[in-house]
Amino acid sequence: MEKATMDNATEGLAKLQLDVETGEMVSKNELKKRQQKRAKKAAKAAVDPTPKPPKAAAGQPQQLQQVDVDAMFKRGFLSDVFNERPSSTVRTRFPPEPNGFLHLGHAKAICINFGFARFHGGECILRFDDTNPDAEEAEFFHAIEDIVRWLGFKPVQVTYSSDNFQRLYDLAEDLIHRRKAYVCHCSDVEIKKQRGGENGELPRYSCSHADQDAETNLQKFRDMRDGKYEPGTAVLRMKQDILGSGNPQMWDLAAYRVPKNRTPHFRTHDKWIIYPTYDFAHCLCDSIENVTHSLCTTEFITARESYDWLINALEIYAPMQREYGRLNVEGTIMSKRALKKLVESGVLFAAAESPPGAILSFVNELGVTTALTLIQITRFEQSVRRYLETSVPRLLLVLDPIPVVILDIGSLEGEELVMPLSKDPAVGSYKVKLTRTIYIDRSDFRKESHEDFFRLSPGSSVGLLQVPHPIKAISYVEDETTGQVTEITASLETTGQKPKAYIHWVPEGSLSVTARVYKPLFKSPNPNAVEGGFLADINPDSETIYSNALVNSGFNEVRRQAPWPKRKEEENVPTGPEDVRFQAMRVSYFAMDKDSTEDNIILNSIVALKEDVKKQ
Ligand SMILES: Nc1ncnc2c1ncn2[C@@H]1O[C@H](COP(=O)(O)OP(=O)(O)OP(=O)(O)O)[C@@H](O)[C@H]1O
Ligand SMILES: NC(=O)CC[C@H](N)C(=O)O
Repeated sequence: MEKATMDNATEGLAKLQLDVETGEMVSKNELKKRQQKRAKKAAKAAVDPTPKPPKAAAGQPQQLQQVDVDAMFKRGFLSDVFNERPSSTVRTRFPPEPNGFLHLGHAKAICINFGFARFHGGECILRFDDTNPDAEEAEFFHAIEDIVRWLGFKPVQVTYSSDNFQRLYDLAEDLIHRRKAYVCHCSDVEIKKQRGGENGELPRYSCSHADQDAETNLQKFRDMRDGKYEPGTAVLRMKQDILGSGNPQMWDLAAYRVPKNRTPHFRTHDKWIIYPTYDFAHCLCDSIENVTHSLCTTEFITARESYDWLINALEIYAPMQREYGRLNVEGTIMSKRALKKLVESGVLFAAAESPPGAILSFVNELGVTTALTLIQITRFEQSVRRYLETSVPRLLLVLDPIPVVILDIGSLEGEELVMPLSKDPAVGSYKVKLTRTIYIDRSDFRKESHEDFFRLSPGSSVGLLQVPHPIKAISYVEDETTGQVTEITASLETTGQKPKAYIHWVPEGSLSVTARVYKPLFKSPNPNAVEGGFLADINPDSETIYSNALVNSGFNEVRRQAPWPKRKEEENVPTGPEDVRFQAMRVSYFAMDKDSTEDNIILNSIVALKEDVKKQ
């Protein structure tokens, strides 16, 4: 019967395609017919018809474009950066401040820094830029390091700017000896005036402390270190070129300060009262750690001059800083601190479930230049969807099940059906037994039939994926108070035409799971611009929990064979429950939640099967 299963009455699952407008699985011919009909209708209705690209329909089998994850290092900006300073010992660093959770922008920075080193046979350091005890916390170290490893990169070393605090202090004294730094006691207002006022409209002038002799500066700097100055009363400034340079980064920047709050540093505790600034510490840490290419975003272009100035002034090893364009994704949050707030307020429950390989391909797809990349979150989702489409197996999962009793199932009861895991036969298959009671999704049944509804309703029939005959609804039972359908009875349609549409189903005895389906977290494309801040823009319906969802027994096979996707570039990635990923046909892509237990499997949706058409 296994072969006979695919008789004339139904189409094999592998041949069916998703109609994105109705969510039904239909034959290729049927889909074509529907699309032509819709195109005609649209052409008629449209005053200004915008032609759609003919292949726009998602759900069409798409070949996974094998993205060359090294493409961004082979040509363009990053290749130019290497050629400007070719090296057989490339050393880069990814230098996050440990003040929140990483986002897609950091994923780009990680891919660039770690990828650049890997591509050139070099190494990359993960450096926690922990020079501001007021803003930083130890809890983020692990979260940040995990993300780097999850993306498949191994830091050659994990360092902390604070490891170098003594070295940096000594270099500051050295700078004073070289008469290139002075201790200044001016107020912020005064310093601003020296720099030409609020808008730089006034003539700039030198600070009165700039001419202090080295001994005085040294004594004062040591007094700063020893706590003899109150916060805000003394700052070590670099003696750059406040009069001659047009670059504000050269206007005698601060090198060391006495922070207002005496927050103990989480690593050096109360050892230091003074802390180095970014402008002082970053380039020196790069130099101390023998970084060859210091890659950062374009906001730091003007800082390149002060970076080089300080290295030169101290006559130490000089790394090369170059700047690439930031990635901004609209419709999401791109700030570590804001993500921290979201997690604290309990709004952000699930970590991103997208596979790391999809993120790497996405960064590569966008490419790296010096220009800002501004995209919509939907573009990222599309990229993830494309990646998952051909790389994870397919199963049948019913979110909101209603039982359907097939009255005349007869000898088909207990029939073993072969369910392919993928369109690609090489991926394999699993078996399920057809039962007299099966479950379909509530949304696939209507109490009244309608000419545009091709799923189940009294008197009309529908195909069940991979079942030899369609079923026709005979009657249904509803709850008297709620009107909700509680059971449907149906019969097999053993003669007659192939059904117009196919729906998913699961047999009796399927695994009960909790499925969490996510929609966009924010209502607007720019949550930060909303009155009241991004927290006011949260979509209250962004999570729907189906606690009685049913998934068929193929899930066990998918779990056994995890990780999905199986990809080369993810070889270094540790595997966990979230590597159990699959496409629930007609529903969504899912990954298993790490909090799942044997008694309570939790599934989180990764991305919908298609873009939300209503959003356009
Ligand atoms: N949106 C982005 N696109 C590309 N690179 C980014 C982006 N955001 C941060 N980076 C880079 O990641 C590295 C570490 O970032 P750092 O922790 O200092 O981030 P940040 O700019 O303070 O981020 P946030 O504002 O989210 O806290 C830096 O080199 C930074 O340039
Ligand atoms: N040069 C850089 O990459 C900057 C990193 C640094 N942590 C920052 O504050 O943004």
